[in-house]
Amino acid sequence: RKLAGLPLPPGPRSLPFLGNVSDIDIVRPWRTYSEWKEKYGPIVSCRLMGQTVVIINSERIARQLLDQRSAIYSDRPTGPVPKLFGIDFITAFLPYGDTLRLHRRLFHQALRSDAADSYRDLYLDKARQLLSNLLDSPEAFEKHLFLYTASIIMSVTYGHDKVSWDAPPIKSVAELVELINVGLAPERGAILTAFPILTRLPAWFPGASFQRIAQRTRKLALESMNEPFEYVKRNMAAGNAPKSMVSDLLTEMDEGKEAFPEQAVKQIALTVFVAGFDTSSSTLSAFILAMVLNPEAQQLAQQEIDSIVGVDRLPDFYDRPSLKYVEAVFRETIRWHTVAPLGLPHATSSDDVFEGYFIPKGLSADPDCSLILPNIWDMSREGHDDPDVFKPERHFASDGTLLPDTIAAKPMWGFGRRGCPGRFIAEAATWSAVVHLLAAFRIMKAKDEAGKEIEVKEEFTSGVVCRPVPFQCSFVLRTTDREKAIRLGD
Ligand code: HEM
Repeated sequence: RKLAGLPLPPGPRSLPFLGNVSDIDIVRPWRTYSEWKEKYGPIVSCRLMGQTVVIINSERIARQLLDQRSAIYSDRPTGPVPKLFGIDFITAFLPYGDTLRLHRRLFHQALRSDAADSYRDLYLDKARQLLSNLLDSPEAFEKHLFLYTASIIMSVTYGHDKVSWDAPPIKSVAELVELINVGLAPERGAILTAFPILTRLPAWFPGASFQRIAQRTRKLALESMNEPFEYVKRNMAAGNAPKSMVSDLLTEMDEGKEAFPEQAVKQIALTVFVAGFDTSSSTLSAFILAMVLNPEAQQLAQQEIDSIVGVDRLPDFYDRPSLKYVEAVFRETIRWHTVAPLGLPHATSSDDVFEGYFIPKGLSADPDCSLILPNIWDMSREGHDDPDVFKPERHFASDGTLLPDTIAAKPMWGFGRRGCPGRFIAEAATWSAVVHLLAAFRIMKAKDEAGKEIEVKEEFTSGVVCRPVPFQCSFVLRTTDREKAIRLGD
């Protein structure tokens, strides 16, 4: 299909049917897409198993298309995987339409900037708890970071304050999130989209391991959606439900202020977990890795905290405007490690033309549909010297003032009408953990039994959401004065 003979954006030559599959680094496709930018320019097209893929390798173009033309760039390609996995009700997988608009309205109500600010005491309390857990068992730091994120999400969503790592709902949801992350990479999804017949193979069929994963995710999704929701309803019936996103929305329904199906509340509640859990904890894990690898930056941030906050209390949100170097470390962490390198794919709801190129309408039933991939990994490197180097100083102007760009406006949150609705909570919760960790501990390489430092590599996993490959490190309390403040409230 062509529009008035206009070409698709330039890109590599493709084989019949298989397309460019063999050209792509399937583990880190964003690197291949970046190389194509050098050859073909910032907007590139290729073919994957019969599907047109348009890759945007520039923030300027992503803003022009996905933000400014969001009325047509806000659909999602609906391959067979979310349905097969029993998670097609999750907001991130919904096609553009009435259900999505309802979900996003409810999210806006519960997670917008001022609503996110109303949970500041919670982020501070959980960050203090994180430090206390690290004092007790520093070697289990990954687990503590997961628990930090999970307990904030559970409190905000369900008012479920005392959560445990090894029991439902956290256990089931954590497993669900892990399986979804592996199963949903667009390059893998393309195979099932191209061969929908594969989704009907029985689980025992050789090569059909995704069917076994799907059986598991369908069970986990139902459990994870229903159990915590019923917990809130039971508490509401008993008159002792703490404030939460679910109880607030159900109360509005009961009072007749809002009319929406109860199912929608269940669905967005589970979405918060699926979308927020891995992403936020991955950011924190990357921060720890960055600190182990960059002790000078860590020390500068700690000196700043000591001079502004002092040593006998823990940091608070009112310190944030004064903690400029900490801010630069925080910004650099999310630039250096792109949590979701390709975000989530968008699709157009009608044909479009951009700078003389044809962008076909993206309906997955249509063999010529297009999938739009924003290469956020490349965007976070754009305009930076030595983009692989962790350098907080790059966020200061030459006169020493912090650059005015805010974290909420960065490409890491995606674009337009599909941009991340959890960005305000995610930013506040991760900042709170980062500043507390810096205040309390020197984060260093761990030592082996012979007292030799264990080397740490800068390596990340792959998937829709990426995180550092597990590594060891040590947390040394910087001053015993802070221990009192950390233990207070345990
Ligand atoms: C560091 C943490 C996080 C990062 C980097 C992140 C990033 C993203 C990105 C890149 C997208 C895709 C946007 C697009 O399609 O253009 C997204 C979608 C989404 N995020 Fe986040 N996110 C984070 C945390 C959270 C949290 C904590 C929540 C919930 C409280 C959340 C809820 C969502 C939802 C519901 C969507 C789907 C939106 C839609 O499809 O309309 N995220 N996020």
